[in-house]
Amino acid sequence: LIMQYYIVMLLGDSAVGKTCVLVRFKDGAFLGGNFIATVGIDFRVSDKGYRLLKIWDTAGQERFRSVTHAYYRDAQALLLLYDITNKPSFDNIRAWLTEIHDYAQKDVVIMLLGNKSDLAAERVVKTEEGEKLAKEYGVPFMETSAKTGVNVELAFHAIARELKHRAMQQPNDPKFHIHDYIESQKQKSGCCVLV
Ligand SMILES: Nc1nc2c(ncn2[C@@H]2O[C@H](COP(=O)(O)OP(=O)(O)OP(=O)(O)O)[C@@H](O)[C@H]2O)c(=O)[nH]1
Repeated sequence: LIMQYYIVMLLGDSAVGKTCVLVRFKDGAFLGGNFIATVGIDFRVSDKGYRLLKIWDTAGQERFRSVTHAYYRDAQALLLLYDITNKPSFDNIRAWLTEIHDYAQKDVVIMLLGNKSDLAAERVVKTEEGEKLAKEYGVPFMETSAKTGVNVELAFHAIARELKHRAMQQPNDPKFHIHDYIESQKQKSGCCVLV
């Protein structure tokens, strides 16, 4: 039996919540308190599900970009995050997608996540804006909260299913539609949805 790892990378501006999303997925907890920026790249392994996901948490800060670029081509999937309370982090998504185009594998699975959906009062990026941008680039989208856990597990789950289907698909198997899967599973963000 060959143990196959899938490498998933978390990308996006500094402080959008990449480390917190990963900790929520891995440990089911919220990393509150002081913000500690990731330096370079951090590796974690999750044994959830049928295949192992190796998750690489990257630093959002500009000064670490040249370090993280070197790892893009090894990733099978990329979770690209912005913060719904931070407009520049959303505006930078186009630049991130350009970097992905330049450095990642051509068939990499990309998912766009609007994080911090629990902060409704501070929201500056509408859900529809995220949906529109994702549609333009043909990538699946959902809003997440590392604090409440909304859609965090689903994001990794959908990625894992997509990668599994790609690896194991036989010619006559029904195709896996990641967009439809997410639409059918995702929870609307809001005050009272706690997972
Ligand atoms: N309310 C709320 N706060 C969050 C959420 N996710 C992250 N935060 C907070 O946002 C700050 C930044 O989170 P990190 O996960 O460290 O951000 P990062 O994207 O990993 O940052 P870099 O390592 O610099 O790239 C921390 O203070 C977190 O507690 C969320 O879903 N909701």
